[in-house]
Amino acid sequence: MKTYRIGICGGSGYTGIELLKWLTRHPAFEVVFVTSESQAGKTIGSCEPYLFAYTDMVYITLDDATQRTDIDLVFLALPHEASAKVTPQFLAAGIKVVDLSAAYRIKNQQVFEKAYGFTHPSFPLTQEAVYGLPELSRESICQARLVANPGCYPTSILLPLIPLFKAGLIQNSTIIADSKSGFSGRGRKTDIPGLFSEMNENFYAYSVGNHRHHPEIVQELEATNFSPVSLIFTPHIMPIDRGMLSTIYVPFDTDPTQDIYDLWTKTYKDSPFVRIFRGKAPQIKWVQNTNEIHMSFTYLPSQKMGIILSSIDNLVKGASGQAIQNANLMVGLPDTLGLITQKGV
Ligand SMILES: NC(=O)C1=CN([C@@H]2O[C@H](COP(=O)(O)OP(=O)(O)OC[C@H]3O[C@@H](n4cnc5c(N)ncnc54)[C@H](OP(=O)(O)O)[C@@H]3O)[C@@H](O)[C@H]2O)C=CC1
Ligand SMILES: CC(=O)N[C@@H](CCC(=O)OP(=O)(O)O)C(=O)O
Repeated sequence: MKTYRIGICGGSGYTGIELLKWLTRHPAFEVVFVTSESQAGKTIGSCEPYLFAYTDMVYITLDDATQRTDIDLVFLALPHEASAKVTPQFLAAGIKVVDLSAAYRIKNQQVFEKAYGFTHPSFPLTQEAVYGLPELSRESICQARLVANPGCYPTSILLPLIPLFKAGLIQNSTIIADSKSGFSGRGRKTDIPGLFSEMNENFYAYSVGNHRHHPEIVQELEATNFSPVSLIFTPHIMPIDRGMLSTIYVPFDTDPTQDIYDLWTKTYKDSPFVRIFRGKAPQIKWVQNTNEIHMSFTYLPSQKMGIILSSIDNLVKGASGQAIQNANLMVGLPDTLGLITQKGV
């Protein structure tokens, strides 16, 4: 099998470390450099002793990484602004880019800059970036040189909803997505809300009514049926390391259960990471450390309300696992490579 040379920018953060862990099992990807500004010059072994495959590799700076032309593909596990700055340099060197940040997800510049609070230095590239949900956009990802890896909350909400929008099953109703994330979703930063005594045995909502993933989710839903979508999205944070559960309320006048299960089954018949449950509610423990999304549907006839549940691991299907799926497709490999065994798990 041909080997592809890979760079990782932001390899000292949670999603970068998750990439490193999964890539030790990947038969066709060889990591040739990893960046960290705070650890530059140190070995990965001295900072993360459990990453045995990279013990002697020395972290380099992002500036040095942008001078490298000896790689086929780079993963950017960086803050949004840093990704937006370096992406044009990698692309100009003929290197494919999978960006885990939100820098190229939102197609409207004003909407992006309002949500992210900085002036985008390379916004025109957003128009060519492919929004990377491999189960739904396989063909365009295969052709892409820049993939915007979706956010974790959007992944958990879009994969169950898009097939229903595409089929015209949902029209003109307000959808409520109530989502809960593990603490690693905040990144590996030290601040007061991240202290053990602040987060342990705590549970709270944040960015109520104005979370930056709202425009991302609405954009992708509207792209499926070309009409306005009304969404209320409330994220919460739980005192667990990793995992995410979204509870999505959708009004339906009549019971759509059979149609929804038929649509999901048809849409995802060739997608081994999508697992559909009937009569059982997905749990976070079932998906932790996997690249799977679990989903279920329940209809409440008295209230004329449907409840979709979906669970993912925010660091895997919500970030690094999905990024590896995208990278596989971009270089012409099966998206499951390095993420699934012959027995399907
Ligand atoms: N955590 C999650 O669940 C998810 C995160 N994402 C997105 O993925 C990206 C990475 O997230 P995550 O791994 O959680 O973040 P972390 O904060 O854990 O890691 C950030 C990484 O970027 C590096 N970095 C920080 N600032 C700069 C800078 N100015 N220039 C160069 N490198 C820098 C850090 O290295 P150092 O400090 O050593 O320089 C570190 O390696 C973000 O854009 C995030 O929004 C997407 C989906 C889910
Ligand atoms: C719990 C938590 O803080 N989560 C992060 C989202 C993580 C994610 O998906 O990030 P990107 O859009 O940056 O890729 C947040 O709410 O900002």
